Amino acid sequence: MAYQFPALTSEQKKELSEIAQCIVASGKGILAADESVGTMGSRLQRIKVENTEENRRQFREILFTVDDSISQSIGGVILFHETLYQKDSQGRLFRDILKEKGIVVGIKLDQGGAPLAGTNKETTIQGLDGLSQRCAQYKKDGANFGKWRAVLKIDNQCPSHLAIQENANTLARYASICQQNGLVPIVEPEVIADGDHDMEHCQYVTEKVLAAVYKALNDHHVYLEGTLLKPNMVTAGHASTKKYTPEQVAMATVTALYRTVPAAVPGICFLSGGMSEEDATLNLNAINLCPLPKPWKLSFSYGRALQASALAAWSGKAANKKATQEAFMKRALANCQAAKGQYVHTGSSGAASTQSLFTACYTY
Ligand SMILES: O=P(O)(O)OC[C@@]1(O)O[C@H](CO)[C@@H](O)[C@@H]1O
Repeated sequence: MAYQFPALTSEQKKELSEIAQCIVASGKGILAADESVGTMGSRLQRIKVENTEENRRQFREILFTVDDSISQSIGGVILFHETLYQKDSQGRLFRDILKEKGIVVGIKLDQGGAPLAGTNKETTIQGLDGLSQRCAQYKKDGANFGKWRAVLKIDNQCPSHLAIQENANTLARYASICQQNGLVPIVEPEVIADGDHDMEHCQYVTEKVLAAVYKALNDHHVYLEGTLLKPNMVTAGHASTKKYTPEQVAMATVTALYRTVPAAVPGICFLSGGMSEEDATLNLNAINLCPLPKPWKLSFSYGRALQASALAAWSGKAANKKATQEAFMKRALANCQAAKGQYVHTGSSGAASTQSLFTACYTY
């Protein structure tokens, strides 16, 4: 046994657990603004805006320069490499603007999928080579947490034992490297919503995946108090004909988490996975009201479900800045309330907020 060789000092542990707790302090969640250049391209294409570095910068400037009260709802923002080094029109680095608001800066660390030969088109995620050096540099450049998204799918023979084990081990290795460099790892094993499976099937798979992830994190001596989990909610597949209420989704989701995620994990921040903005908020609210034990903060780390209305309001025009910021603030506040189980749907959501944001085989 390796207990004589502690992975982290008590000072390192303290720093990591303080960062994690700060991100998910009461009602706070994460804005996932870490879309890669390609993913941002498909978002911009929908609003007929060209995918240039300047257009990506302009949209993010509008989000990050929103009123300071945003820090009541957003505890962390995940950035893509390019964005970490971008500035607003006055020449201030985005990361400094976020820090001044009391928001923790995070960085996407995974580098895309690679096929697992001999499986039904399953993948593992690349990016471990040189990861320690990248983490050390990002820490110097102001990042305090990282993100790594692994993708598991429900299909014929999927997820396979190999895909579950390989992705769990890779996530654990990434988490260990992050912690060695002072970054809180967001561990994201996403069971994607592609398919016509029912919610029970998704729950079964989600439990298997999470159990493997926590076994691997333990094997790699990862300090759980200094991590955050970013899972899918347990829902039916996008093509399923069965419909479930937010309360049913909440019960299945919290049951899966309660069976597999240790209480030492400070926060679970769900991804939105193509749900509409409103569904993502209603489900999160129901999760926080679910009458099961919930030893962790249950919050959000939404990409699409925090930005879809804002993107539609912006449409690439500087004149729409105010409307864009209002749309973003509205979703952030709604999710802040949902993270406390206090969201009340008023029926006044705009059209964009109830539109499905699903994309088949979502890759980055
Ligand atoms: O599912 P959502 O909430 O839109 O995005 C979740 C997410 O993990 O997936 C994207 C790709 O890595 C990121 O932009 C984001 O962090």
